[in-house]
Amino acid sequence: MALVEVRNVSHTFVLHDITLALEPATTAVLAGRSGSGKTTLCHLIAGVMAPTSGSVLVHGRPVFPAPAWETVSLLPQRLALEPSLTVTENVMLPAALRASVPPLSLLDQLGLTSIAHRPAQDTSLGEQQRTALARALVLNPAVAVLDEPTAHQDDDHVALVLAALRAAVDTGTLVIVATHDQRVIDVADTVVRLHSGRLS
Ligand SMILES: Nc1ncnc2c1ncn2[C@@H]1O[C@H](COP(=O)(O)OP(=O)(O)OP(=O)(O)O)[C@@H](O)[C@H]1O
Repeated sequence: MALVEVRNVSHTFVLHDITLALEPATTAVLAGRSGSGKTTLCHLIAGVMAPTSGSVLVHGRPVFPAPAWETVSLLPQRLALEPSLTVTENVMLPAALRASVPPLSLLDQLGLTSIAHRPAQDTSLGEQQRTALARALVLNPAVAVLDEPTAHQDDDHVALVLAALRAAVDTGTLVIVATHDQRVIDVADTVVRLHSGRLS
């Protein structure tokens, strides 16, 4: 049984009869032009929405409503950070352990160490995106669903993001990335192409 199974999924007028099976410890890219349905598919795989028809299973069980962060985490396109909390506190929100600290290696890996104690609202958009990525990876989830994780990064920081994704895959995480960034597509194990809400 695959870790993530998308079976004959359709959603409103956006997605049409999508079927996929994705394995642990791999990187899968959802590629496609703007408006092709990548974000919608991310939300269905993360279990924050239910499909209109068909099913999305993780570990063989329906993923909606969203399971624990250790099972499926999400980096949403709009980040959804808590602006007044520090970078560290945002990263630790899934663990509800604000007094604790995230693994230094994760902050270091994503170039966040020097701003760890600054409120997220006083950091750059690229830094906020890497904070939201660290939050998605902090509990070492079975599945991490990442919507455009390199959208606000320069080349050097894309390299940091890709290294963090590789490290997560090495620990067994299935990393699912919605992107049209060729630098991410080039390192994927699986590339799923969407065109007008259909697999192409
Ligand atoms: N709530 C909604 N109601 C109706 N249509 C929607 C809704 N949300 C998204 N859409 C439409 O569904 C299509 C797919 O949107 P989606 O955000 O999934 O695309 P995307 O591939 O992630 O695009 P982008 O790369 O620009 O983020 C678009 O045409 C969008 O306008």
